[in-house]
Amino acid sequence: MEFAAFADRAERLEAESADLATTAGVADLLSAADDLATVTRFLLGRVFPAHDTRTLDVGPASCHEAIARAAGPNVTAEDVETRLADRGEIGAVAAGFDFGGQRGLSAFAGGRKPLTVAELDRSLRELAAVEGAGSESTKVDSLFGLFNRCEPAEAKVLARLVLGEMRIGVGEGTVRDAIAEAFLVADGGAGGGDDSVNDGSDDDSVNDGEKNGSDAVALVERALQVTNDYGHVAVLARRAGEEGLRAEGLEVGRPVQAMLAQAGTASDAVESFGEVAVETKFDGARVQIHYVPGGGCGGAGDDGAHEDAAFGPRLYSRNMDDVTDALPEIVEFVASRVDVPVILDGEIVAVDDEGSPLPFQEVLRRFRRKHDVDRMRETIPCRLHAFDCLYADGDELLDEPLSTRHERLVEVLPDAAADVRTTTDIEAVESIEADALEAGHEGVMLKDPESAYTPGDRGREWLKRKPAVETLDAVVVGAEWGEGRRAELFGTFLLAVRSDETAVATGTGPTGTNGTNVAADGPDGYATIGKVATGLTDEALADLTERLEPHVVSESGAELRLRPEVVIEVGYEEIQTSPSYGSGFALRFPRFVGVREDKSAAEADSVERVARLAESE
Ligand SMILES: Nc1ncnc2c1ncn2[C@@H]1O[C@H](COP(=O)(O)OP(=O)(O)OP(=O)(O)O)[C@@H](O)[C@H]1O
Repeated sequence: MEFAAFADRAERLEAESADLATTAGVADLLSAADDLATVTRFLLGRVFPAHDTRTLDVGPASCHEAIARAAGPNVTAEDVETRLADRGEIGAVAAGFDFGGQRGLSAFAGGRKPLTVAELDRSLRELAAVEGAGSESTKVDSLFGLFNRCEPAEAKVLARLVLGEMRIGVGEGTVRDAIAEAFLVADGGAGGGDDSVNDGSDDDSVNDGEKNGSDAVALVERALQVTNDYGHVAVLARRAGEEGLRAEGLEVGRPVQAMLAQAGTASDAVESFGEVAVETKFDGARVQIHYVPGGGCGGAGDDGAHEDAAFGPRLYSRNMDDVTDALPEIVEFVASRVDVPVILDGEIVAVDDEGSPLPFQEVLRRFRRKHDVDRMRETIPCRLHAFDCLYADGDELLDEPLSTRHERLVEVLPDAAADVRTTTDIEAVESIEADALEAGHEGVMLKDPESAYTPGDRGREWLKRKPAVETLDAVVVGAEWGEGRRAELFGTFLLAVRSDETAVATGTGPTGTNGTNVAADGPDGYATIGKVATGLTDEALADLTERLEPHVVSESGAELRLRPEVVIEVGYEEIQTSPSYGSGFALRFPRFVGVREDKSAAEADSVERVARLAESE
């Protein structure tokens, strides 16, 4: 597919406001696409699937520089930034420049060669692989080359793609539904294992024997949760239909989304599960461990296809970032004890000299560290508590009951398997909780012993019970420079929570509740909720400034707009309804608690949760 055709489709989707028409438009694009995997990922602003730890690693500054160079000798990166402050969005800025000056040059070489989606994907993957000294300028050079070949509509999509923000109103849910609509809902032969790659001529509007739409969506959803790759799932749905999706399994080395919990009490648990599996709720950071031991024992299972090559333990955060190098003691621990291929789920906890748990913030000082790993290993030792086993020795365990998965966990790694106590007695649960708190843990998890492992799902099968007051995990979408001694650092942070298309968007007046004037509307998909400037030490401010600076989108006076990337935990006295922020709510006396390094913006709290919290006050 030519990139210009993709850009044209993207533009039409952006102009479409009705959800159903957007889904139909995406379904139509997918059924016509020859580069299906890439087109699907591009629609979501991705070059790599979520489980892939590679990134383009191109910051806004490099992107602006490349656009400026492609726009001609009279345009500087500052000009790009000025326009950005004005337009508020890089796609519109890129589309506004005329890259035609360069086209004159290429005319000598036989005219402008149109970019294809496949070629662009290849170039961006090559760019992602550039490392080491001088890599930044190499990346700017190759981006310059790409922008140079773009018409305005293409430049708009390219700029957004490079910065990972497509803003065409096509979210993950839309793509999921569109995959189902394009390849499953209508029969059209697509579901029958017809494996010839579609060349775009397939018109899928057949209806007989139509599959129930929601079943189809659920199948796609499940495959997405297991693979974390929209491109792969789209191709699978087209090639092998329902059967293919159903057969898609885990792969050791490819992280899956973590199963999540809801808040609940002991009586909730006893009432819904009868027998309750009670585990300690460890106060640390979630980790998923993938390991295929060497020495020829890799393919012991009956389905050796998943695990041909041995590799050392790999550790993934809840965002599926690879955190292996930061936690060498956990890698050594797993490698020395596990002797079959596994996927394990657990929590990494920082401990003191006596082995007692330290607060959650301590483990985060270890979690993503690239430097001084050995020194920090001595200062803040970490320990693994494994609580689930998704795969062991060739057996996929997602659909097995928790009790069976736990047995397998104890078999493969007895030294780190969390204890489980099963009871039907509310008082027994409460006494286990008191013991856990006494030992310095966060609380208890109450699980249904019969439940399957549902990746990415925040269902009622796992309930968390902890006494601590509620906090919010909010995304930082704006900041203001500090004053006086702190003039070099960001001082006030504009917070937002996730909103979907239907979320409230009341007053977005330019003046916040505390009288300063960071614009109160958030980026697409996020609604503002307040500002925090309290609870921050100099060290925390310096840390936040360093983390947030690469995400500055525009700056005007002392105010900055930020891409929604960094999640922080905030405490508050109360949630009030308020017309001052996009969410319709404001936090009273917000206070910074810490950075949630383990969460991506997509995992921040939602307007819905805020509304529930406000109601329960
Ligand atoms: N035994 C355990 N079983 C499952 N999760 C556990 C356990 N011990 C600690 N945890 C942690 O508790 C979390 C469960 O709560 P939830 O899924 O709501 O995540 P969260 O939003 O990070 O919540 P919280 O801030 O309460 O940890 C898990 O993500 C995991 O990190």
